[in-house]
Amino acid sequence: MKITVLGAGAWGTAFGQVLADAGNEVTMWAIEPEIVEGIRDHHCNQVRLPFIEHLPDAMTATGDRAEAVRDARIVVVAIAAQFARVALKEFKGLIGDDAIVVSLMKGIESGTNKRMDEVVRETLELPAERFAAISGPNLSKEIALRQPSATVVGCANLDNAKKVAAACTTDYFKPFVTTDVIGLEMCGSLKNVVALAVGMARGAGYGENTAAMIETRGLAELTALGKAAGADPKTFAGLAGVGDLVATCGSPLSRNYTFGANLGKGLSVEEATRVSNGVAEGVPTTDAVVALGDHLGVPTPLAYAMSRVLREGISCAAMLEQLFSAEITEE
Ligand SMILES: NC(=O)C1=CN([C@@H]2O[C@H](COP(=O)(O)OP(=O)(O)OC[C@H]3O[C@@H](n4cnc5c(N)ncnc54)[C@H](OP(=O)(O)O)[C@@H]3O)[C@@H](O)[C@H]2O)C=CC1
Ligand SMILES: O=C(CO)COP(=O)(O)O
Repeated sequence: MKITVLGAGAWGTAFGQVLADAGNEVTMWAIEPEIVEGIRDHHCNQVRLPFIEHLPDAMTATGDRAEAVRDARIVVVAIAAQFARVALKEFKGLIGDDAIVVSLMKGIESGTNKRMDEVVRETLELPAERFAAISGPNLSKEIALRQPSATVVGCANLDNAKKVAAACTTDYFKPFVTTDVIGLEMCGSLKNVVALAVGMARGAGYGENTAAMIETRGLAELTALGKAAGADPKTFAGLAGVGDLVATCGSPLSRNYTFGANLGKGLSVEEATRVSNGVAEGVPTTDAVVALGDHLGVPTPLAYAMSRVLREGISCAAMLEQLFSAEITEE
């Protein structure tokens, strides 16, 4: 089956390799000619996954939008979340009427505070049954090295979720399915904010107790917000919830964790952005989470504290103080 991946970043490229390993013909679409030529002519992506010497022969690339999505049965979107809308507008009318569009993105759009399922469906005028989200503990570099991993594919139509899952099943990559698209979107986006805070605490020199405190309170916050947005609470206890939180908050391979760690070591937001090796989605998503919390009437102390770090440069100690109110409450 022909599958197209829009965006040849670290995860887009690693996921393209998963799809090729699963037996599909994979076309990567990227803007940068250097990346297109690298994948198409030399089977490598020196910019985003330089340590993979030879991407599968079943992977090619193009910079031409119409050629990229022509005859694709599945179109995977792996673009930095804040640019998804502007990038996808150019694909409207080009994608086949029966193609399923899959989002790998983990972020909330600034300004509109919309999840990626909303942004993708709105931009492409896509019915719910033709949209799927993939979210789970999926650090791209580990998957690029074909280390065993699992994920969750969510679609309002379970048969379509299964189709997507079948298309990306390999001996090292195991997808589960769900209809809880909102839950997957909320888990994937909000855990990045938690990873920023944990990274910051680690960078500032704090230990396991502090990390566990942020992760657990962060999970409570993202579960409450997710439930208010219409997600199934069970999703937060699964791979896309606890699973991704553990992976992202515990690994220097995570850009969000690393961004936070650099803040904790004393770098400014500008400096941490400059040295980030790829997009740290939690940064623009933090304020969107605060706004969503306000809109849904759900307190978001962690996102609020991280927002003050990013906007005002408050210290790690001050950020942690903000997590709890002065009164004694039940957990
Ligand atoms: N890396 C990971 O481990 C995982 C990432 N994700 C999520 O997947 C998404 C993509 O991540 P990842 O591939 O790692 O990110 P990268 O930072 O490696 O790449 C970002 C991608 O977005 C593209 N992009 C940025 N701006 C535009 C634009 N205006 N138009 C078109 N394309 C654009 C970039 O293209 P260009 O190179 O041309 O700038 C690049 O392909 C993110 O939402 C992330 O949270 C989810 C799971 C795991
Ligand atoms: O989502 C991820 C792992 O599941 C990757 O996290 P980062 O975007 O922080 O690298």
